[in-house]
Amino acid sequence: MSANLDLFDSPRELQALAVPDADLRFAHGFYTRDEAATLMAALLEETPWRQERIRIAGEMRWQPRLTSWHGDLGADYAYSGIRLDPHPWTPTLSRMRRDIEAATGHAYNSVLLNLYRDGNDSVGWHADDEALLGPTPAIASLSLGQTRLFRLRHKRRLHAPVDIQLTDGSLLLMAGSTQRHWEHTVPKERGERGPRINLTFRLIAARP
Ligand SMILES: O=C(O)CCC(=O)C(=O)O
Ligand SMILES: [Fe+2]
Repeated sequence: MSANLDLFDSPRELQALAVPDADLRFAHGFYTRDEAATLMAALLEETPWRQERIRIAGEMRWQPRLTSWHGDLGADYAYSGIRLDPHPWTPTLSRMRRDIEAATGHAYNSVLLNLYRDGNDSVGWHADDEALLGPTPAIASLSLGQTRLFRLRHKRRLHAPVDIQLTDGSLLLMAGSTQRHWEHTVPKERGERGPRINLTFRLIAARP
């Protein structure tokens, strides 16, 4: 899907992807290679990475990636049966939030970091459709390091899967009804794969 997009004139600009029942925008070079390398090194070093145990189909398993949850106080979040209390914003994460809020026109009060150590790390099929995100959440997904495949599939309609290569420094905005109609995954990949960090910036509603 993304392979032949002719975006190379304005790598920082978000460009709409023509996918039905979704609002997807992609900038393949939101950060330059140098900026991305600096951010990746800082995040690898500064983040309190953890491997969580989650319940999948009734069984407790180790998540196949490392995570860290950061956010404003009060932005607490439950995810696949894990309750996550957010760590505070670091200067690195605050700077990224500012950049991404300015580019996307949405506000975020939390960010989930995922570290895919190699091709064996992955995230299974899901939609980010928790009630606390509201019916039409804007989720901004920033990728650093190893390019990995991000695959979307429609929940109901017969539609070919949509594949996007999430390159180093790229930004994918998922908004509108995307989470209502589509699921996504980052599958395991064979062969030599280096580390990748993905950050999804989200706006969590206050608990009533
Ligand atoms: O790593 C990615 O690109 C996606 C991560 C994801 O879907 C999530 O954290 O909800
Ligand atoms: Fe997700």
